[in-house]
Amino acid sequence: MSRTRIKICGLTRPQDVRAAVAGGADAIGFVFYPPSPRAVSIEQAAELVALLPPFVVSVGLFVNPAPGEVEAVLARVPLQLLQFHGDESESDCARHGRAWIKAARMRPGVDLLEFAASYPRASGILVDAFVDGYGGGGKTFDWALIPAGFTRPLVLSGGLDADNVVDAVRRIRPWAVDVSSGVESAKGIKDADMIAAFIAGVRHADG
Ligand SMILES: O=C(O)c1ccccc1NCC(=O)[C@H](O)[C@H](O)COP(=O)(O)O
Repeated sequence: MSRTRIKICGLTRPQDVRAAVAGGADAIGFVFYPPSPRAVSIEQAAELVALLPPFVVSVGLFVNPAPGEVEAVLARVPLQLLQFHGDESESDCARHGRAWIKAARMRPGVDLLEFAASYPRASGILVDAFVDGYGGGGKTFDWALIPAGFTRPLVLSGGLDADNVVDAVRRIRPWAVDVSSGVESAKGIKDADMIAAFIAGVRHADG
């Protein structure tokens, strides 16, 4: 059984990037959505991404980006993976010459199979709670909304923390887990001990 990959999202400080990398994160997410308290500027992101060693994936997160917005970031920030967390179409996501994942904001009535089928070129599907502000809400959703036998690489997200991630991994066996609020002392301020506890939980669940 392959180990569950771990994405830590919404980093804004060098010390937090170092802590996430040291803790064993597989991917680090940077938010390019200005209304988010975790949003970073292009200059900030360039400095933070430069701290990443090989084999730690840099992820850029966008919500309904305006024309040219993604390209302006990519011109200065070497992002390896894009994450679209808004109402973007498949073509909106696929036009940037980078691998990308699409977030599904889960609530009763969402047909994840139908959703995923409308994003055939996505490298993976991230499932998150349906929260105000599109994401980063620190809320879980009903994991029973995830159909058994979902075959696309699934990134489980939404309200995860060290207390629930063991159960989440054991129940869902996602390709990856993603966390923001659950490893923070304040929005955008990560806590190294909380990161370590979260990652230890994932490793424990992987067995
Ligand atoms: O993190 C944000 O502030 C954010 C804002 C708008 C859209 C998406 C956002 N984050 C995307 C992520 O991938 C988060 O890690 C995900 O929503 C889970 O957040 P949390 O429930 O706080 O762990």
